[in-house]
Amino acid sequence: MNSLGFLHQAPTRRESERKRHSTTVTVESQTTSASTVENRVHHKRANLFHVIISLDRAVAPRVPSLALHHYSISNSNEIHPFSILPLSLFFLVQSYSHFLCVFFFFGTFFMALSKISTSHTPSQTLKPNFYSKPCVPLQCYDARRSGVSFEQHRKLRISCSVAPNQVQAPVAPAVPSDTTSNRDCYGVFCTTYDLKADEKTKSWKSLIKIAVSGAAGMISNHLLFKLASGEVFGPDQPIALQLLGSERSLQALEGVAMELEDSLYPLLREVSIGINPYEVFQDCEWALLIGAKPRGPGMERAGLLDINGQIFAEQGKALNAVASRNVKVIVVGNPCNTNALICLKNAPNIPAKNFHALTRLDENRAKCQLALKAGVFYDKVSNMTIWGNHSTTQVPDFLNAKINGIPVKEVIKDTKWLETEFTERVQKRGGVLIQKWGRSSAASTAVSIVDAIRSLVTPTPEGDWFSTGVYTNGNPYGIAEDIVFSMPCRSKGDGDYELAKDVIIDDFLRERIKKSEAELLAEKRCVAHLTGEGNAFCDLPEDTMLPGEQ
Ligand SMILES: NC(=O)C1=CN([C@@H]2O[C@H](COP(=O)(O)OP(=O)(O)OC[C@H]3O[C@@H](n4cnc5c(N)ncnc54)[C@H](OP(=O)(O)O)[C@@H]3O)[C@@H](O)[C@H]2O)C=CC1
Ligand SMILES: O=C([O-])CC(=O)C(=O)O
Repeated sequence: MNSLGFLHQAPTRRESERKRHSTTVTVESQTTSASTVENRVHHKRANLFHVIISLDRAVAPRVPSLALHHYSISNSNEIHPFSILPLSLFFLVQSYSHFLCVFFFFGTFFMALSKISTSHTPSQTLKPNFYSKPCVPLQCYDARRSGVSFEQHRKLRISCSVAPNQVQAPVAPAVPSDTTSNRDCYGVFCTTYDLKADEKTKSWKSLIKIAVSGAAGMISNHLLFKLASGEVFGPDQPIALQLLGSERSLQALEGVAMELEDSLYPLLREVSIGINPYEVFQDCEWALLIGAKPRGPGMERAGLLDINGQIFAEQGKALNAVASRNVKVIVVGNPCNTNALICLKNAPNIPAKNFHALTRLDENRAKCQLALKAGVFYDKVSNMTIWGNHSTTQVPDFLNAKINGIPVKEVIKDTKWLETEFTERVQKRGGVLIQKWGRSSAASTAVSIVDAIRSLVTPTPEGDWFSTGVYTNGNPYGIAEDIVFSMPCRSKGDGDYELAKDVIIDDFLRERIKKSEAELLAEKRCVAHLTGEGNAFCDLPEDTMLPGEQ
């Protein structure tokens, strides 16, 4: 991701937005539903301005300077009415229409008086809340809907591909009665076609909302198209994609949304983009949290934990506030286990069991290595557990894994290979890939996210299980409580899971599991300030690394 590119484009974007705001500010003044006394005062004045602007539009062709005046009025909340008094005097002298100009003169005069009469109060300066900020109508609409603080909404930027000149000026954005409204949407998804009527003609399930963070990143670039195609949730499951980006990636996100549009997926019913998690996570039933800062050269792991932890603490709070009460959360952004822990701790109203850290990629890598060694196809490998952290301490479990239903150790007799080469290959696969490819695994990660979701929405085959990082409370394996640890799970296909039984743990496996557990407990101490457990204390093991770090 070339963040420099985004920075470079930012001023151009701001410039175009400034111009767009200047054309719509009259609409804002009219539609502002000010609740405070001072806002009401301002609101009245804004209406008077509107009358005057309408009047002087009528004569503007004859007085070119008026065009300038429109611009300054529309760009400021604080133009003093006296500033246009000379102009109205000018009309009084010049104009052919006495009625018009007398009206114009007195309108201006009374406005000036109203300004004086209120000038002693602080109400003259509108606080820079969301409503007073220049915004396109869609933004105003979105802020009203979710009922979160103005401060949060100042960051909001849901975009729509309707060009500014297509936005019909004074349209008061109505407060929707129905949250399935598709107005906060992108491109063709902004059209007003009757989605519900359309869906009645199809034997589809009801629409589900899927939020994806880091949506302009590499993993998402593969994942989103898989989600939209129906291969994840099924061919009868329409979906809405709610994509979270940042100031940095907003323009790229628009590009992603355009590509989704152009793909004409029938099951993709809505796409919305934004940079405010409180907006983007609204009512989502799945949250795929991919966006995270990569660990740069010289950055301590503790620093990475802190920076990314803050992202996941905020996103946990947002999920807690606005997501579906039974949202399933899959944390991909690294360090994913501890990020998932931070996220769930900040979302106390969502069951801790609903949070996952993605270790499915590690499971797939392990299956691949075992299949290659045994000379069988991948699908013959089952019961593959990854224990622990998504890091180089993870434990690919060859004790419980099976090939063609037979324990791996009976098929691959080379125990030394299993204990050393196999284990290390899986632990460090991400790093080797980065060395060759120059970037971290994106396509295979996207595939593994698909696998992880499908494992939760389809029943697990009899006798098999899958790996996912989940909350350890109540686990039967003796793993420390209150961390997110990868363990073997089974699902009935309802989105929920149970920990697998019939798992053997020998001394070798136990010792490895303990090492990964110790690492996660140290990570947890290091983010105590983000989980509400007091002061952080970082004593991370020296060799703690992500799979991609070497
Ligand atoms: N668990 C697993 O198995 C795997 C996990 N990963 C992890 O997934 C994550 C995403 O990988 P990938 O898509 O390849 O990465 P990219 O760099 O392509 O995209 C990641 C996104 O993260 C966001 N981001 C970057 N820096 C910051 C920051 N400082 N603050 C907030 N957000 C930021 C950016 O989105 P925006 O600007 O919109 O915020 C960016 O688009 C990484 O953390 C990676 O380590 C990768 C492979 C496997
Ligand atoms: O370290 C990274 O960013 C990549 C990663 O997690 C992996 O490949 O497993």
